[in-house]
Amino acid sequence: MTTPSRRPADPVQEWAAILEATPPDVRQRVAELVQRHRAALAEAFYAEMLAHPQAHVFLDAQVVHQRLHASMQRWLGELFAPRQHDELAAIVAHQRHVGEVHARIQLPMHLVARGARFLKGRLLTTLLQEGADAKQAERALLYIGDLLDLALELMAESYVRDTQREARSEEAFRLHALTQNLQVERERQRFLLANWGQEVLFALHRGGEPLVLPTLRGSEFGLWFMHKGSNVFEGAPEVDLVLRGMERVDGTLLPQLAASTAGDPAHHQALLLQLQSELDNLQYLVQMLFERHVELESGRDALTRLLNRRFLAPILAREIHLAQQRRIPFALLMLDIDHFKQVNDRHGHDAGDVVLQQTAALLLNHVRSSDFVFRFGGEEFLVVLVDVPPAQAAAQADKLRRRIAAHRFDLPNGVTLQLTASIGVAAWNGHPDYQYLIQQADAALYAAKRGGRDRVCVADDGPVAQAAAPTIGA
Ligand SMILES: Nc1nc2c(ncn2[C@@H]2O[C@H](COP(=O)(O)OP(=O)(O)OP(=O)(O)O)[C@@H](O)[C@H]2O)c(=O)[nH]1
Repeated sequence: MTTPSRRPADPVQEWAAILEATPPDVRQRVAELVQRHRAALAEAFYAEMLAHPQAHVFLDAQVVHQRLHASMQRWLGELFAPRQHDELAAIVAHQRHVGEVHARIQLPMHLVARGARFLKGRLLTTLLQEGADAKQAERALLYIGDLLDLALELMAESYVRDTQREARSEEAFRLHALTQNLQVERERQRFLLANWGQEVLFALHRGGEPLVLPTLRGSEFGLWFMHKGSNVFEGAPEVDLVLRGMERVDGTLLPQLAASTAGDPAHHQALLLQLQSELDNLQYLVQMLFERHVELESGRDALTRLLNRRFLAPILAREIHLAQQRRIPFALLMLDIDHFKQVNDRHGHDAGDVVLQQTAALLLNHVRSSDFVFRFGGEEFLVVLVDVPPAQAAAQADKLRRRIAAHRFDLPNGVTLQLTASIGVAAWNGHPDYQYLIQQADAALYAAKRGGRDRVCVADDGPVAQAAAPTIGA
């Protein structure tokens, strides 16, 4: 490789080092070559990818033709175009963004690596065909290899980070479905924790040689916390505190207690009090965890009880998977209450909250139980209509709009209000990235607002190539 052996850690510096290590005429030649052949390279790249049985699942010939082809050409052009140092940070950020897109569409990383390998080979062949001498071809190949490898490294970095995050969300979703009622779970775990405390006391009382005390980690509570609780509440500061508390109890306190039974009774008593205090502390932490996270972490919005954004990614990824595999269409509706700010301003924040709650109830009552209703944020709602053809999605959106317009919102101050909502509709159109579909629905909502509100607009499924993130192999 042309990069120095002691590589700087900053990818911008690494990018710059690759450029500096390559003679300008070689860079220029590669830039021109890529510019001239990028359409053919993209063509060959996707022909190769579509022939691959695994890639086939992620790529649809029509989507490739309509969108990805242009994205790939742009990406290639940008990668090898002559660059100033101050442009490199943006290029690095862009490669990371591509990795995030790959993670969202769950494109396996080995396919991306395969795509890059294919491109390297193609570029070398083209270079030789164009009459580059062996020495020049060697320099150019090193340069191409280094840049593609670095781009791939950056993509892989964000891919892994995002995939892990999504996997955690999916797992939490699964646990959510498993545990269902966190209130009940909370009582159960508090009971199990207290129960373990009793078991320790019984074991101390029973005695025995050697004295074996049940560990907290091996208790039913401990097992639940390690395998489920810490996952469900991931990110909360209490999780670490509980884990450290468990370690203290099992690692230090229990052995001290076991050793103290035959020793100084006052010392033994002090250790028992310490155990009680650790237990109280753990009970408190568990209570806090459930209280603080019962709403958010269970995936429900506290005010409306609708789904919050937490499960948006796994739910949309699953719908896209179903649409790709079984051709089951779905659509997104982005709904926003019109002039909602005025409700807050004229009738108070509590009245605004009530309007949001009543809107949520209206939506839930007028979609099928298989559809998903999210509070997307503020006064914006996102509805996922499953198994629905595009025309029906727009009709369904209009039905919801009419329901809201006909509703009388009863406010806490006794006032009855009539309100309207605007809705943007985006039917799934083959794009593997759900963020793209959300953007489409959002743009349609914006059009509905601009068009005068109290209306439904359907996303204009025009050329997506400009909007979509350039992806390699996706
Ligand atoms: N009561 C209440 N208000 C909220 C909540 N979340 C966001 N808001 C308010 O929602 C309002 C949104 O106002 P804007 O984005 O200006 O939109 P709008 O007044 O609905 O106007 P258009 O969308 O353009 O029709 C802001 O005043 C927010 O403070 C909430 O949970 N409760």
